[in-house]
Amino acid sequence: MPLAAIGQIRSTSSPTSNLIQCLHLVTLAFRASASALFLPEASDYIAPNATTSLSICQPLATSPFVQGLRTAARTHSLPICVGVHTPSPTNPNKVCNTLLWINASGAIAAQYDKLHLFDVDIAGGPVLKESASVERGTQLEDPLATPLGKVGLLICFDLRFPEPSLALRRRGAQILTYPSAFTVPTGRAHWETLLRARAIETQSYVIAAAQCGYHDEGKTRRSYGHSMIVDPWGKVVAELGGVDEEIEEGSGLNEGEIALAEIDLEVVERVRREVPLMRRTDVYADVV
Ligand SMILES: O=C(O)CNC(=O)[C@H](CS)NC(=O)CCC(=O)C(=O)O
Repeated sequence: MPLAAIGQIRSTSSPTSNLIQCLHLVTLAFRASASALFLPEASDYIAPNATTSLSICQPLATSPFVQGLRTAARTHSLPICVGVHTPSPTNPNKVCNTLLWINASGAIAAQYDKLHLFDVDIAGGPVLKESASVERGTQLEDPLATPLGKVGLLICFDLRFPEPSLALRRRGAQILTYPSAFTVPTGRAHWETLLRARAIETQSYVIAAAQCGYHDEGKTRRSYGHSMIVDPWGKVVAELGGVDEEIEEGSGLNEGEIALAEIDLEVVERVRREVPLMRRTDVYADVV
């Protein structure tokens, strides 16, 4: 049975040190005989503001972060799914929030740009305007064949929208991935519930690698952690630690660690067979 690995990191604005964190996880996943490693959204960097993000962002072909992971994937013959930033093809003042599938030969086999941007202003909570630096993607990518099964690519805040997950399921996905950097308050309130809901309603595995901890020395931006893998029945089958009320920063966060779960496509088929979800598209609109 193939194993999926999720890796948890704490990216800063230094792609060099973030690459070191990621390469460590590649080694762990390789030693554990994983068939693929899933890394969080924005693994290459988390910048303190839009100007800095734009100045750090590099094209795929010249990004040492991306080239470093491509080499590691090839050397270990290990596919890597990783969130990065890429220059926007349409707007010179914006980047795209991009998810890459790097295959076991080190080639970029698929690329998805985040569709939904996180612009929120929560009273007493985070104020974030992703659209200040990021240009929205314009399309879903067809699920891609991998050693684990057919993987549908989505990112973080996309998790709040059931439609793209159902659309990818319709197109054949058996696994959905949501690399993330959830905020702590929204993570506590919604993270596990949303991941399990997407797994249950699409009857697919959900694989979600997450950023965890403070991203800057000023401690202004912090991510929730709790990377997890959920099976098609909604059961959490792998989980890493996170920022919980009772845990002090620096302990129990599983930063720089991986967790593993078997991906059993027979479970996908069985759940879909046992609980057929026959839609009433004669009554409400179908997803496309
Ligand atoms: O800033 C970067 O470079 C990486 N991007 C992110 O961290 C994004 C946009 S700020 N974060 C989210 O989408 C969190 C969603 C979330 O927390 C929720 O839906 O509750």
